[in-house]
Amino acid sequence: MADDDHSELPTVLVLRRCPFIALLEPKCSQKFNLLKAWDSPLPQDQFLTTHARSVQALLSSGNGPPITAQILQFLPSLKLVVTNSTGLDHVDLAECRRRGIAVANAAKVFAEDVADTAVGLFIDVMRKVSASNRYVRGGLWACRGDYPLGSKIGGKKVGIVGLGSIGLEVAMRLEAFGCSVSYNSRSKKPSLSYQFYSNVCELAADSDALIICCGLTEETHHMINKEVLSALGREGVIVNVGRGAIIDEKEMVECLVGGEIGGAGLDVFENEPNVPKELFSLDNVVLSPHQAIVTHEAFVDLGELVTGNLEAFFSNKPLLSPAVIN
Ligand SMILES: O=CC(=O)O
Repeated sequence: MADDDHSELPTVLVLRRCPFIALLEPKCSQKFNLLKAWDSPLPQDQFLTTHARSVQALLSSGNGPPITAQILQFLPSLKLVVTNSTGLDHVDLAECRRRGIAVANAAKVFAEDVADTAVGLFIDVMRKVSASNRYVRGGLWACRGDYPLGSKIGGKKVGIVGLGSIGLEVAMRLEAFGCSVSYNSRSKKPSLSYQFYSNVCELAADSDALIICCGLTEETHHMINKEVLSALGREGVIVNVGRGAIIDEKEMVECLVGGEIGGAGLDVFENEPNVPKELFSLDNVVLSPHQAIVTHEAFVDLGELVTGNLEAFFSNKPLLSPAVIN
């Protein structure tokens, strides 16, 4: 077989080239024949009808096109969706279950890096790191010298929303900074000593900061609403490394502009890559382009996990990181 002839390799469909897929491509294309929808001049529906009817495995991306029931309809032979994200909100899981399509995700590969970013955003907002950077670069130090006070990290009460693998890593880091940690999640974790709040509004009322680490589901969509933001209060800081739509973004922007909450560190947004323009001029807001997962090391591990899942599937072995089992 010639070096570039991949026709003997198992076929894996990829719908759109996006930066995260591009990072995985060199590793995956050594082992699989990647059927790239973007390489075809045909519109996607026609491409799927023409080329993808026999496809059994699909590689999807958290920031790529959603895997809807409509897309799945074009893929009658599909048996596996592997996504390069931990979040699964872009995959119609109910339809996958109905069709007996297994789903594998990035599991814990990004947990430490996302937690680092969450704590970094929290410290940045509290200690005004990005704002200081702008202040110095803007020449204001020499001409004004009136830099405002920041807030101490140690001793702060931090509420973590979603104590899964990311939330736990955040909690461990914050403990080392001397913060007191509480949490809200679907259920109390009896093995942990952090205080549990079944009501996210009560958690917000009793916290100096909320760090959102949960996944986006029907239950968590706009869970952080006006009531929760008001409970967090004028000094309260919100950090989001989960998904944008967990917070009612319009309400959050109004609260930030109106000084009803103290600040925000945001890696995710409701309508990425669009970020509400009102946030650009606020020094108490730190913005990040959904990059919490993007480290060289995590993508090396992700490459292993994605190819491992696909290899397991094609050799009838158990998936390495099943999120839905068929
Ligand atoms: O946002 C990134 C992920 O879900 O892994």
